[in-house]
Amino acid sequence: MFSWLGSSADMAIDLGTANTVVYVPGRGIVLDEPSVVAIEQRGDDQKVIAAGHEAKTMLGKTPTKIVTVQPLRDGVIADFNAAEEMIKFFIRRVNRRRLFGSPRVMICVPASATSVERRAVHEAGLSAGARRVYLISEPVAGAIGAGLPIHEPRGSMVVDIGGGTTDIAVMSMGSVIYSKSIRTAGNAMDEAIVNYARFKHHLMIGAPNAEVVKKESGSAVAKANGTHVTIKLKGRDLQRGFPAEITLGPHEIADALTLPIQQIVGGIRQALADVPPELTADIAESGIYLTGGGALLEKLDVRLQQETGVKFKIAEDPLRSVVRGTGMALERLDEMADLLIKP
Ligand SMILES: Nc1ncnc2c1ncn2[C@@H]1O[C@H](COP(=O)(O)OP(=O)(O)OP(=O)(O)O)[C@@H](O)[C@H]1O
Repeated sequence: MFSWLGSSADMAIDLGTANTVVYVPGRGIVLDEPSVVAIEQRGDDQKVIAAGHEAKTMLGKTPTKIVTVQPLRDGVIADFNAAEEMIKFFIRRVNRRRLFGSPRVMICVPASATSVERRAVHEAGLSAGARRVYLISEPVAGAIGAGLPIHEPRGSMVVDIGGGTTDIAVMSMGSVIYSKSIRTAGNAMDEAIVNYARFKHHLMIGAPNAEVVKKESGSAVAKANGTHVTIKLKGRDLQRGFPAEITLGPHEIADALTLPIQQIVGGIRQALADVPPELTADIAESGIYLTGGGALLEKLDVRLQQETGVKFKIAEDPLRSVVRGTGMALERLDEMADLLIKP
């Protein structure tokens, strides 16, 4: 009786630049929404009127007293108040009918988040009502979520390609041996497509349109001959000012993505050069695991393999490996203690 009045659920939060995903041990993924919040100014007060999908549909369309904010940039909190309000909103939604206690929350942060950035996440969690807030680095969570043998005496490497950051980590015997993040990931790919359309075809397209093209027709290597990609532009031809549509050749999206992919390759090469050779040998044998939404770019694994000479494997359900791993770390706190990071 009254089970719906139970105590608040502990939860794992992947607070991403693009999406926030919440996992509750025993229940799985309970929320997956865009990291957007809509705030209304009421006199001197501010009130959150929507978050997630609902707030995203309001982007750019609100009257002046309402602002829509994306509180994270490059994987870290750029607007503290908005982030806190968004976390509060999501925690409340997950715990809607649970009245007692406050939850323990595990939140993942980019591998190279500074102590100021980590503290901002920690404090946002506490002021959103959490009893304890634990932090874990994104690629470590990705490795746990992908089921890698990180407690064994062998090197495991993960590259987590999100919206704002690509996080790279090497782990062995339950500890992080190397970790780094670079601020080039999915958003930079969208911008690269925008720039390519502009400079090569004099077409102005928006980043959201570029993202759709990337997901639906993008490829990290040239498409087979004869495969053409039609980009329907909602922007305009820069020379004539008209709405326009172009057809791209089979190699063009891969060409457009060269710069961000090379930056990711640079980060991977650096990691391979910086870890002890015994671990590099293990990594070469088992392959490098890709997690994060960027891992879904068609043939990215093939291109990374061509560029680095090491084989790549895409984790199962890469968009969710980080939040699953964050949840597993929360469920097995004692075993994972050495992998957590301090605020
Ligand atoms: N099918 C796809 N092909 C290419 N890219 C994709 C695909 N699906 C999603 N993405 C990209 O994945 C990115 C979002 O991934 P994810 O949700 O892992 O990031 P995030 O956690 O929000 O960001 P960050 O970790 O940087 O904070 C976006 O840039 C999105 O465009």
